[in-house]
Formats: sequence, C-alpha cells, structure tokens
Amino acid sequence: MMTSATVLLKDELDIVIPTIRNLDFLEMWRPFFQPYHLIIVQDGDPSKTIKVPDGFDYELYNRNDINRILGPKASCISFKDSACRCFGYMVSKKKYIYTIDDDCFVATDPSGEKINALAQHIQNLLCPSTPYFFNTLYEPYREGADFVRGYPFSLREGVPTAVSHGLWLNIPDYDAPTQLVKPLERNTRYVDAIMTIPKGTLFPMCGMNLAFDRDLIGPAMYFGLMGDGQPIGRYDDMWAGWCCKVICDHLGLGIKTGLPYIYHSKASNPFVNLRKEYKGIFWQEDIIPFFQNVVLSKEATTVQKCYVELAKQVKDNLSKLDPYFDKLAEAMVTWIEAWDELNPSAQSKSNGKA
Ligand SMILES: O=c1ccn([C@@H]2O[C@H](COP(=O)(O)OP(=O)(O)O[C@H]3O[C@@H](CO)[C@H](O)[C@H]3O)[C@@H](O)[C@H]2O)c(=O)[nH]1
Ligand SMILES: [Mn+2]
Repeated sequence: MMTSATVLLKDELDIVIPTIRNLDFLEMWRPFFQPYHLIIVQDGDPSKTIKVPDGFDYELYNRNDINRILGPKASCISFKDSACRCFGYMVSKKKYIYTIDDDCFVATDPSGEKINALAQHIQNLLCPSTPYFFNTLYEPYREGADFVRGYPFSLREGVPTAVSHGLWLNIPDYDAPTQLVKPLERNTRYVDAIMTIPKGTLFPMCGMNLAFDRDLIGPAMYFGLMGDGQPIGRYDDMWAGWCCKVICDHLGLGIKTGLPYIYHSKASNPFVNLRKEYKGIFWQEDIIPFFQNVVLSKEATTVQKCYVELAKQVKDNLSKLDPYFDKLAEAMVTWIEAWDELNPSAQSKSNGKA
C-alpha cells in the first residue's frame, strides 16, 4: 500500500469515469485509485442507481445534474455516448485529470508486476516532451535512458507535457471494420516505450486510458457531439485528440503515447460500432487534411482563444461535408462558454508560447 508521502499528486488529480454500468472494476484499482477523488459521469437513464464500492471519495453526476448545472449549455454534452466524460473534466477543480473506462483493468507487465497506470501517467505528465526532434531511444527522461548522440542540446529542456496517452492489452481499440475482420485478435504485445508525438503529426487519441494537464489543455478536451440524436459515435476521443494536437503544436506543448498499459476486457459489439462509426470513417478522409492545414493566429495565446478560432474554421471548412459540423462548431463554442463559466479563474491564463 502506498504511504501518503508516495501518493503522487493526491490532491491535484481527479479520476473521471464515464459509466452506464456498476463500478466493481474499481476493486482491482483500489490500491492505486483509493487515495484520489473520483468524478463519475453517469450516462443514460438518470433514475438508475450506480453503485460505487465503499471507501472511494467521489462525486457523481447524472443527466439531471448536467442539465441543472449547465442549463441550456448542457446541449453540448453528449448523451448515450462515452463522450459525456468531458463534463467531468469541466467540473473538476484539479490540475490533472485521468480518465478510464469501466471495462479497463490493471494489466501485468512482462515481469509479472501489476501496472500502476496512474503513477506512470503522472510521471509522463511531470516530465517534459520533445516534439521538435525525435529521440531514437524514446523517452529520454526515463531511468536508464537519455538523449542520444546528435540530439541538439538546445532542445534537451523539452516542452511542458499536456497529454499522456496510454495503451491497452487484450482488446485493442480497433475500429468496427477491423474488429469485424479480426474478431479474435488480442493485443499481447507489451512495448516498453513512451514517445512524444512529433510536432505537425496527428494521432488517433483513445479515451479509455488517458491523462492530461487540465491547466495546460483542459478547454480543448471537448469530446464533441456524439451518441443520442447525432449522426456519429465513437469519434469523441478522436475529435478531442485532433483539436488538442493542433493546439498543443501551436502553443508549444507536448503529447506522449505509449506506457502505461491497462487490460481492456470488453469488446463492444462491432456491428453496433459500425453503425456509430461509419460516417466518421468516411468523413475523416476530409477531416484529417483539414486539421493538417489548420493555422491558428498569433493572437491565440490561450487554449480558449485557440479553440474558438478552431471552431470557426470547422464551421467554415467542414460544414460543406455535412451540416453536423455546423452544429459541432457551435457546440465547441458553447463548451468554452460553459468551461469559462465553471472555471472563471483559469479563463484568460496564457498557456504556452504561441
Ligand atoms: O452510451 C454509453 C456507452 C458507454 N459508456 C461508458 O463509456 C466507456 C466506454 O464504453 P465501452 O467500453 O462499452 O466501449 P468501447 O468501445 O470499449 O469504448 C472505447 O471506444 C471509444 C468509444 O468512443 C473510446 O475510445 C473507448 O471508450 C465505459 O466506461 C462505459 O460505461 C457511456 O458512458 N455511455
Ligand atoms: Mn471498452
């Protein structure tokens, strides 16, 4: 059991869990999660009671709470999709967020050790990122690693890390077509590496094992309009990842991917997933070039300013793809308004070097 001295960021980090199920999975995480505050976002029927195992310090929000707290702005929070988790990011008052799905369990590393995914994410966030020059020995700040020969000393200080993207053993986060073609495929490959995603490169951000610095990038972690009443689902985390990456590149912040692993136990239904994803699979062939060509102005010195500029570019450039993007662009602005209403002190803080 960790002592209070070794509980990293105990009072500076919230764990956000979106759920439509019971939370028995927390029993396996108890040794690692119990010291932290949980923010549970209950999706679906608000009259259903979600049982939280004893001994955890938590706050729980259902749809009625979201509507009560945000009023008309609640329209930007998805219903019946894991995208609802971003409400937890908004109501948190902590500097760091870790979000995990309720079908993700403690994984074991090749030595047989239980992986404290939260501790690894915290390490990732507390160490700088290196987006401007790739270190071929991967994360240079780890024990037993460093910058390799030829790495410019002027770049070794790195930049602040905004996001730590973890991976998954057992059920990988495949899209529906891949799941359908490879229904029995399980990820058993433990790759002992953490990498900074280079500046100018996008990546597919998965929301099931994800940590971030809320002060640096929180307002960009909007998981979009998904699920009930929307033409698309299961692109919530992807959308947030693309928005976050272009904003991190603009503000000089870093995103890492790799360790830690969790054990993902539940394969969602590939046919249901196909119905949710299919427009995204088609649209992303236009969405990705859009994000690859996004330019934010030098006046965009805060995440909020970047995000509102991005929303306008979404409206101007993607609405021709589908009227959905008009709605999404408006929801992006509503999200920022709601964020700033709930987080007035952080409103104008400049995050990085534009
Ligand atoms: O309507 C819903 C459905 C689910 N949840 C909660 O969200 C997470 C994820 O649900 P689940 O594990 O069933 O789905 P996956 O397909 O494995 O999810 C991954 O795919 C992406 C979906 O966008 C995302 O990267 C991962 O989450 C669980 O905690 C459910 O309880 C919900 O809140 N509402
Ligand atoms: Mn899952």
